Amino acid sequence: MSDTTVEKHSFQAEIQQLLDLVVHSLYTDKEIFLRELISNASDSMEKLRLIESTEKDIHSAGLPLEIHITTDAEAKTVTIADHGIGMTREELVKNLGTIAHSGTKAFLKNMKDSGSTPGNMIGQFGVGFYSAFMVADEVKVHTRSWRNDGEELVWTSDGKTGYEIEESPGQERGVKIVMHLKEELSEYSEETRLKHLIETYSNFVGFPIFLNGKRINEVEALWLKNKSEISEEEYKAFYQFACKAWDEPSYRLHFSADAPIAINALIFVPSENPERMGFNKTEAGVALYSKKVLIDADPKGLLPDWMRFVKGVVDSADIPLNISRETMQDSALVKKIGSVISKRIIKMFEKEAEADPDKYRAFYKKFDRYFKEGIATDYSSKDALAKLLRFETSLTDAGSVCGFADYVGRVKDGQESIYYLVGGSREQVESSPYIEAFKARGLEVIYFTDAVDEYVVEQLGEFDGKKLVSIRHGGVDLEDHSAEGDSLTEEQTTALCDFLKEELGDRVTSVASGKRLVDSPIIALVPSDGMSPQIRQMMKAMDENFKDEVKVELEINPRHPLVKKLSEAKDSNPELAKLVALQLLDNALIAAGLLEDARDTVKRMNALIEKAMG
Ligand SMILES: Nc1ncnc2c1ncn2[C@@H]1O[C@H](COP(=O)(O)OP(=O)(O)OP(=O)(O)O)[C@@H](O)[C@H]1O
Repeated sequence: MSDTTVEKHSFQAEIQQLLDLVVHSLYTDKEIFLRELISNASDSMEKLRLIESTEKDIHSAGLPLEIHITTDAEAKTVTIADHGIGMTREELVKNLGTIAHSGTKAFLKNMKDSGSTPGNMIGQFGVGFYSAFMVADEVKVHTRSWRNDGEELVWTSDGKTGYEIEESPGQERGVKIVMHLKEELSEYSEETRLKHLIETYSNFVGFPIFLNGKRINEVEALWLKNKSEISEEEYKAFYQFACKAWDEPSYRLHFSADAPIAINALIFVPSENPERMGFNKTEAGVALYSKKVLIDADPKGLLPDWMRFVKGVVDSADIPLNISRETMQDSALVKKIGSVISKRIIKMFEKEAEADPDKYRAFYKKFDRYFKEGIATDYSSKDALAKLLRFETSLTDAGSVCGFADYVGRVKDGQESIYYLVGGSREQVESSPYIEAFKARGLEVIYFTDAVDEYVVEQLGEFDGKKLVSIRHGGVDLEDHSAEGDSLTEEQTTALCDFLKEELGDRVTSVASGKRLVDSPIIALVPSDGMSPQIRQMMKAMDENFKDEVKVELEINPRHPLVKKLSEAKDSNPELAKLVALQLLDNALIAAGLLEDARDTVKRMNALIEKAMG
């Protein structure tokens, strides 16, 4: 190809859309373009270091791994150069002309749907390079790949419709980005302004940064330093830079261990949860290093999937540099490191929750689903995670929460089960007839009100040796409770139960006198192997042909006036008694959230009213 050949390309439609957003609406904070470009330069040199450990054949292998930024106030340009891996012609087209990141697509969609997003979230979604167009009306990317057959090229664009690629004779390995600043933003060609920006955003980048020939940053791997030598500001700055985060970290774990494996880890827990804000599934955020060399920025097999919200760095000198991304997932060593770290992280949550329950509670509100996902998917952490769950109970005030450990600490002597009830809200759960007997006996009941709770509790099964028992289900053994008021005799009760069974037929599996009721005449229990209303609804949502007749166990309250009257009426006015029996069942089903078709109920109700009015 001759020197004069110019290849013209148009941007992919999505890139144009993205550029439009980046330039016109996204950032109020234009200055972060520098951080984004420094970050790319640093990523590229980290990749080179890794390639160096396996490849002999690297173009200009001896070039120093440094970032050089130069300003020219007269020409109104800023230039940032690195000696990283550079790009081939194909890579230029692919990396700077199309959107590869699924995260970026999600980001765009979310922007469109919601019309806004926190401005500084952009770095998270891999649109970093395009931020150059916030400050520049022309960007040139000169580059030479590390591959020996690479070309010396320059990519040029005004950030509007497309770009051109032509040759750039003499370009060294790496990337040199020249930005011609927009008229009104010439301030970014002032050295003092840039110096301040580098110090603010990029001070601990792992490579030396020079500004107009003068060294600016201190190179340090923060995770290898002593805790006592690191300030809160440094931690925060590291989190935001290295983890491409835009919020404040809510918790932090910085530790090192020598045996059985050498590990230095610096882990952060964010304070905002993008998944909850409608973004796609977060990608693993803990990078794996070996002696300061980045092995993998988002290793899949290191931590369990549910821990994807934590971010940071794990460095282990025991990991061989030439481990490939493919074999890493199966590596016993990586698994072992992951297991040590995930245990430490869970332990950290436990300690933090104890130290500052209010803070933990606020955090939990946003991140609880990860813990619940962990219980359902990560068998080895299930029990440890159970300690992190929080919920309201019949003994907590509305709005206050506690954990299983608090519950177990309060149980009465001899109570072998942990009782819970699933429902849509505290109010709904509290007004249900299931609660009565437990309240009367002073037994604490946990209220699970998140849609996924039922599934999670089923996975859990028990806590601290105590079985988790749904009080909606039959088969819960309660001790006798001396209830107030006259009761039907045993004989009368049996006769009434038989009558009800006869009248209600297949709709009930059994009718018995129960110990559960205090104020209600009758209650419908889901058989111990039956489906709760929540699961039933879920099944229906998933399968429109789902049919499964509701069958319940009925318990009657032999002290309730209505039940006593029914016992009389079955002999004196059987016709009315039959109607009442059917209606009582429907009432119980309504209270249980299990009535599926109310047409007969309404007709019968009307007939009963008519009778009552004579
Ligand atoms: N200095 C550079 N050296 C080599 N390749 C680069 C450089 N800058 C950008 N690239 C390439 O261009 C791609 C796009 O860069 P961009 O900043 O838009 O996203 P990203 O860096 O991949 O995403 P993120 O910002 O989330 O890390 C990069 O993935 C990389 O392949």
